[in-house]
Amino acid sequence: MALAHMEFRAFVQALKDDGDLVEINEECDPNLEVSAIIRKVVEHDERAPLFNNLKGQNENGLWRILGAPNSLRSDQRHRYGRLARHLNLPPTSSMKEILDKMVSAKTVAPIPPKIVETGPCKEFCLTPDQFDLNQLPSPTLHQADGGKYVQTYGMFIVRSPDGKWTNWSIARAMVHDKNHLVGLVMPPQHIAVIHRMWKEQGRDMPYALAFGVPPAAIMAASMPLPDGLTEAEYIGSMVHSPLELVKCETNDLFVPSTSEIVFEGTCSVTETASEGPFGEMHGYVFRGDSHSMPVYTVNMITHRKDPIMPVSACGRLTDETHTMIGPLAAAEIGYILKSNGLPINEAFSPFESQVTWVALQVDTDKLRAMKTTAEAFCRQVGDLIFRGKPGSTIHRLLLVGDDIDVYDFKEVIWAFTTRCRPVMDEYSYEDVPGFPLIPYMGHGNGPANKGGKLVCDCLLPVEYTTGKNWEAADFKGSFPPELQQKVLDRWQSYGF
Ligand SMILES: Cc1cc2c3c(c1C)C(C)(C)C[C@@H](O)N3c1c(nc(O)[nH]c1=O)N2C[C@H](O)[C@H](O)[C@H](O)COP(=O)(O)O
Ligand SMILES: [K+]
Repeated sequence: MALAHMEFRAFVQALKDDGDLVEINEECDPNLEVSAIIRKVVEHDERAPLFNNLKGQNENGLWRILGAPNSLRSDQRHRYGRLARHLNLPPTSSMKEILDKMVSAKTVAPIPPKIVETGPCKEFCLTPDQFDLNQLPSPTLHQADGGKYVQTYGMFIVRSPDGKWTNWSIARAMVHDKNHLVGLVMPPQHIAVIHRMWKEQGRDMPYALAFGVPPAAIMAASMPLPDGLTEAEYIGSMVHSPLELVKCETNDLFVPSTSEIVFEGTCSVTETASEGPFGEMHGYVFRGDSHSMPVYTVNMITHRKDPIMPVSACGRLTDETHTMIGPLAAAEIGYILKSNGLPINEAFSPFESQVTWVALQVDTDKLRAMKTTAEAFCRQVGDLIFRGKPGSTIHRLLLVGDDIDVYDFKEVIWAFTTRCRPVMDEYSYEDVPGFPLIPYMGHGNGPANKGGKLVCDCLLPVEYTTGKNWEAADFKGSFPPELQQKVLDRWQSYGF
C-alpha cells in the first residue's frame, strides 16, 4: 500500500491505525442522517466517520462516504493530525509545520507527473445509462440546501484551451439530474478563469472531477497557488516524487490513477441552472439564496471497488473549509509578502475569525530599520494582498508584533483589542473585490462583491520607532526567569 499522502485509501487506513476513524456498518441515509453525524463530529473534533453501508449504494459498493476528512482531532497533541497525514508529516505537527510544507515547493524545480496506462480508478466504468446520480447515495448536507451536494471534497481538473495550464481546485457542486451537476464557478477562482477562456472560444469546457485523490493533491487544490501554475507539478516537487496520472476515457484530461471515483464530462459555457443555497463555510444557509451557475454533464463514472466518497459537511467550526481555505490562503499571502521583501515572519487565518482574517506577525527589528510610517506600511501590505487573488476570501489583515503567536487566537485577540485603536489604526479598502459568501457582504448593507476590507495595525507606535516599551503583565512577562523556574519546580509542593 502506498503512503497515506499519495493514496486516499492508504490515508483512510492511516486514520484507522491512528485510532482516528469510526467505521459505521449499520445502514445510514445520505439524506441528512450522514451529514448530521458529520456535523456532530466536526463540532466536537470527534474521530472521522466512515459510512460503509449507505442507502442507495450499488452492487459494486458505489459509494461509501468518509466524513470530516481534514477536520481536527480532540487530542491537543495531535490536533492537526489529519492535516499532517495529508502531507506525510508526523501527526504531532504544528499548523506552522503544515503550512511551511505547503510553501516548501515554491523554490524547487517542479516534478512533472508520470503518466501510467491504467490504475485502480479504472476498475469499474459506467456510461450514463448505467447510473443515476439521484439514486446513488449523493448526500443532502443541510435541510435548506438547494440540492444534493455530492461534490464537497473532490478535485476539479480543468485545462486552458491552449493546453498549457491544468488547474486543480475544490469547488462545490450539487446534483442537477441523473447525469448532470450544477456547480459554483466564481471569479477570481481559476476554474472560473479557465471556464471563461473556453466560453470565449464558444466551446464547452472538458473537466474531470476526481474524488478520493492523493491527500497531498487535495491540499494544493485548496490553495490559491499562482495563475498558470499546474498543481500536479507543484505537488510532485512538494512530495519529492511524481504523481501518477491516467488519461480519462472521454476526454484528454488526466486524473490521479488511484482516485476512488472519477466523474468525466464537459462543463457548459452556455447552459446554466439554479445552484444553491448551500450551508457554507461561514456557518449559514440562506433560504432561497440560489444563483444561475454552469451545468456539468457527467459522461462517464469510473471507480475502484467499494469506493469511498470524501464529504465535507461544512458550516460552523470546525471543518475543512476552516482548516484549509483560510490557512492555505494565509500561507500564500505570507509567501507573497516575504517575496516582496516585507518583514513578515508568519501568517495564519484564525478559525475563530471564521477564516475571514489573516494575522501577520511582523519582524519589528526589520520594520524599524525601514524607517516607515504605520500608514505607509499598512497600505503596502493591503495593496499587495487585497488587490490580488490569494486575499480574495480575507476581509481583515491584522499586523501584530514579534511577541504575538499568530497560531494562538488568545494572543491575536489580545493584540487586536489592546493595540489597534478602532478607526484611527485601521486602513480601509472599499475599491477592492469583496467575498460575497460572507453574510455581511452577500446579505449585508453594501455591495456584495466590492470593498468591506481593512488592514488593522495592531502594532503600537513605539514598535515602528524605538521598540517595545512594556512588559506583559503575565507569568512569563513580569517575573525574573529564575523565580518563574522556582515556582514551576515547587508547583506540586505548594499543594497545586
Ligand atoms: C477545502 C474547500 C475549499 C473550497 C470549498 C470547499 C472546501 C471543503 C467546499 C466544502 C466545497 C465549500 C466551498 O465553499 N468550496 C469552494 C471553494 N472555492 C470556490 O471557488 N467554490 C467553492 O464552492 N473552496 C476554496 C478553493 O478550493 C480555494 O480557494 C482554492 O484556492 C481554489 O483553487 P485556485 O482557483 O486558487 O486554483
Ligand atoms: K488550487
